[in-house]
Amino acid sequence: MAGTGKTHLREAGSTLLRVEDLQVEFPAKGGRRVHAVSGISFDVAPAETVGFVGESGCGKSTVARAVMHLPAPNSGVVNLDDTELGSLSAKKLRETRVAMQLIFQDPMASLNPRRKVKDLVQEGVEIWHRGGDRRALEERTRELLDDVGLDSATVWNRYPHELSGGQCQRVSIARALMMRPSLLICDEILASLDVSVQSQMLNLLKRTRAEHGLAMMFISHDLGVVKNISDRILVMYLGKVAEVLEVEALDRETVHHPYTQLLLASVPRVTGERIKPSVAGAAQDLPSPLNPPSGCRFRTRCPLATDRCAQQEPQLEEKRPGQFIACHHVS
Ligand SMILES: Nc1ncnc2c1ncn2[C@@H]1O[C@H](COP(=O)(O)OP(=O)(O)OP(=O)(O)O)[C@@H](O)[C@H]1O
Repeated sequence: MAGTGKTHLREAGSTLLRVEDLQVEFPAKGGRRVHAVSGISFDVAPAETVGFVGESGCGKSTVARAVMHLPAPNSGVVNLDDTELGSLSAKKLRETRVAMQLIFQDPMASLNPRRKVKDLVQEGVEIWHRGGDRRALEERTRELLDDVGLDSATVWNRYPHELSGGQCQRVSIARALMMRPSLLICDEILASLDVSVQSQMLNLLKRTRAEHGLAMMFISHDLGVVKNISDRILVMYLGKVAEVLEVEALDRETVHHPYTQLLLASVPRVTGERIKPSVAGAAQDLPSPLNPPSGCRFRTRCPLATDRCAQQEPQLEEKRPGQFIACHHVS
């Protein structure tokens, strides 16, 4: 099936977050530029979870930070709930950003080691809503700690170093929920946890998003994990989107982008391990984002690559309903 001419972006009014043509570059030695994110567009509907998957260095965390304007992208539009972040004053941006809460991979590093759990969970609210009702704040803190599976009475006065990695990650989630966000951005938040704790956290996230009506961007290098929690998935390769698909498409006998095939072939595997090159010709490392390949960025590792792939960049086209693939060779 040739492209239908439809894009993978949905109608503007139906989405919570709409990101268009996001570009992020970093300065590098000798006046060169790292092309970390090169023209990525996507949207997230209210209460939808969109997974972002791709190997280390493909730009997932950069997308997360650019969405939050931490810092602002080099170019592109980030529109949250009909507000374009790029048009806001610094003060208004800080206020608007509260609706998006970002949770990082390393919970120990992202929690202030000198603050007790109760203070860590409350501090965001204290900054934004000074002079609020102290008792109500404490009650909500206890409620959220219990909600994320911690015994609030036990952890109340503990410091991060007195908790396990999984418990710290639960504190990070409670802390984010305290701000009543509409979008939770989870950046590799399971990567440092044991496999058994990972599955508890996935269940917690699913329950939490249902109870709080949250939309989520869920970022991971592990397609198995992303598949478990997402409604739709963006497969990223070297700063670009290779494929967008509804999660059910992963269980159908269907053709994917060759890079998605590579990811599928490497599931399941030990978390944190580098992707095993299971597609012929894919055994090389990710090319440098300082000097990405011309045309299709995946061509240097792709078993299907031809001259056309070097000359012409493939665009995301709807190959099957709800499945958009950027590849000259997938029909
Ligand atoms: N502040 C920075 N300065 C220079 N280069 C950067 C910076 N941040 C990220 N990069 C580069 O941008 C590219 C994308 O990095 P990013 O961290 O977004 O990838 P990722 O997919 O999230 O990988 P990981 O899972 O390892 O974090 C990488 O080549 C990285 O080295």
